[in-house]
Amino acid sequence: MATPLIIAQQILSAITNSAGDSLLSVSQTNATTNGTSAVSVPTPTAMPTDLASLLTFLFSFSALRDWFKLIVIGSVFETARRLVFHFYYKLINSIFITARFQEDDNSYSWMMIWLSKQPAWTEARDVEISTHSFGLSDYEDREGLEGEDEPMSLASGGRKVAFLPSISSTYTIWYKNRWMRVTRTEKQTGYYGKAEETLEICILAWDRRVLNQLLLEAKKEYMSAKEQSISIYVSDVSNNWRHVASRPKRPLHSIVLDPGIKDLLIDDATDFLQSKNWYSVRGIPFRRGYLLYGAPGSGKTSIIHSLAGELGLDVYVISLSRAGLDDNALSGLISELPQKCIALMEDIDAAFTQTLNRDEEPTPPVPGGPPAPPSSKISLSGLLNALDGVGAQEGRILFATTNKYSSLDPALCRPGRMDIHIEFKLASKYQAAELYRRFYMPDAEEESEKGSVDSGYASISDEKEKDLIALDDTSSEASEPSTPAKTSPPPLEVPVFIGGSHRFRAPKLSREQIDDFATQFSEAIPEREFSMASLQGYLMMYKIRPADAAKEAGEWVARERADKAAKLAALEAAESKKAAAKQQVASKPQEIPAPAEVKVEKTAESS
Ligand SMILES: Nc1ncnc2c1ncn2[C@@H]1O[C@H](COP(=O)(O)OP(=O)(O)OP(=O)(O)O)[C@@H](O)[C@H]1O
Repeated sequence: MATPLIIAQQILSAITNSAGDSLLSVSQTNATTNGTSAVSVPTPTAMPTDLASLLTFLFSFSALRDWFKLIVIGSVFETARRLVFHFYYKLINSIFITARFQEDDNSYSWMMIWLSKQPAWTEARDVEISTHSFGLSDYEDREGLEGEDEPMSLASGGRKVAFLPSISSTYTIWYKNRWMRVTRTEKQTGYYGKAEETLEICILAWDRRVLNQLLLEAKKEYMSAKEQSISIYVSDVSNNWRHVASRPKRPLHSIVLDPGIKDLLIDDATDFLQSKNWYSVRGIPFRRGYLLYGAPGSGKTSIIHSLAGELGLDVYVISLSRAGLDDNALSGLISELPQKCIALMEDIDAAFTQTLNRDEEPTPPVPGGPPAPPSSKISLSGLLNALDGVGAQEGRILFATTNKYSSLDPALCRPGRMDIHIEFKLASKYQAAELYRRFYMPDAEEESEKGSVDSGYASISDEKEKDLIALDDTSSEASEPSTPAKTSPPPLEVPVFIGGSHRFRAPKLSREQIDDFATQFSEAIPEREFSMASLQGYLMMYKIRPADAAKEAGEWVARERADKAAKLAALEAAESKKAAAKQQVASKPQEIPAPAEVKVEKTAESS
């Protein structure tokens, strides 16, 4: 700061002097011209007019000279520094390959899974211990992390832990005899204080194909692990898709529907996924919608998850009643869906608190009654636009489920939005028998190994098993209260778990026996009266007692009916009580409050 001031001062004084000298010179010239004697005066410094003399003029100031020297020296140093870095990075780039992976990208998960499997981490002294699944349900089964003396076996909740690179640490490992540096960093994004991670991998190699090989290897490993599961995504508060869980694939045969329904769904969806060209040639939007409606607990959600596994698609759950979701956010979310996926809208009717039918008037809240529930910010037109508006994603399969089919607006159900409507009814006798068969069917591999038939539960000691089989053979008559297998079911009103432990096996049954029991069971179950979920719940109570399950089904049906009738009667009584109270209020003459007596006091002024 001082240098420019000194320079300015010097220049100013030079200019002032030069101006004074010029004036003096002019007056002296005049004096000479007028005949007065000439006085010898020093030659005045004139202001430079060309560039060279200007520079010479400026360099005559010592501070400016120093300042200039400083600039030159600084520039030389800075240029040298930049050159060094430039060549350093050039050299590094030519011998190292650097790749960065952002946390919100799938490739980050591939690499983290790959890294967790590297033996180097088991020897590293500064590691992060993580139970993160990175979108894999069977991540727990990673190789190389087993062993009783390994800390991973201490993992809670059944999920094993992994060694991963710590944040802000740098590691060196070897990949295919090449030196590799791994750095994991975290950066605050400022969005709800969220930190985003970046993984940087630097490989010492000339050939870029090494990176491709590494990526392929990591992706293959990840995908092969993922084949066994489906990923579930939901939208977060900032309306971005977030991976929340991975579920093992549910085999299609485990879901028992009326004949033809499963085939229809799987054939149609498979055909759709293979028909992109067909759709584009005809100018038809490449989207397919399925509306599954009907009784609760009839398998709507289960079949969707099973189909996702069968088709190898991830499930994106759109929760229409989520707080903070409005029309814009919904259309943004739908347009962000990946090319091939299943978008799932469960209980589509519940998104609109009052009605989803445009012809129906919304019910006004009862005065004095409970306040109306907070309504969703999603409007019907917003939903319709999101489903097939300009921003709607191509290639997606939409599944919507509802228990109130009749309350849906026809515009929502029309082809193009919901192309196929399938009703899921309460269990038929056929479904009951099939459910029984599947329930007590042995695991395929166990059956082929042993040539025997059992329920497939994990084994217990042979002696215990023999006991149980012997007990079951004598059926339930000669019950021994000490063994779980012989405990007679307590009355259902008492919420007691009577299914027996998963450690116990069901008795070995031949196929014929299972078929006979299945027929007996289905005969006891009335047609279309109970949901598949409730039948499954019943069988769960008898999971090691197939014979009892078949035999006691009739009693269970009678109990359930009595229970339902009692509940219905209680409900009706409550309803009639409410109606009577309402009538009483309506018939009561409304008392109009008498106007308050107003006393007017005459004041002295008014009178
Ligand atoms: N058809 C079926 N075959 C086998 N299991 C079934 C079937 N239907 C229901 N279940 C069992 O019942 C439970 C509930 O089923 P699910 O959630 O699929 O029913 P849902 O129709 O979607 O019910 P809701 O309408 O209440 O959401 C699951 O554990 C499932 O295994």
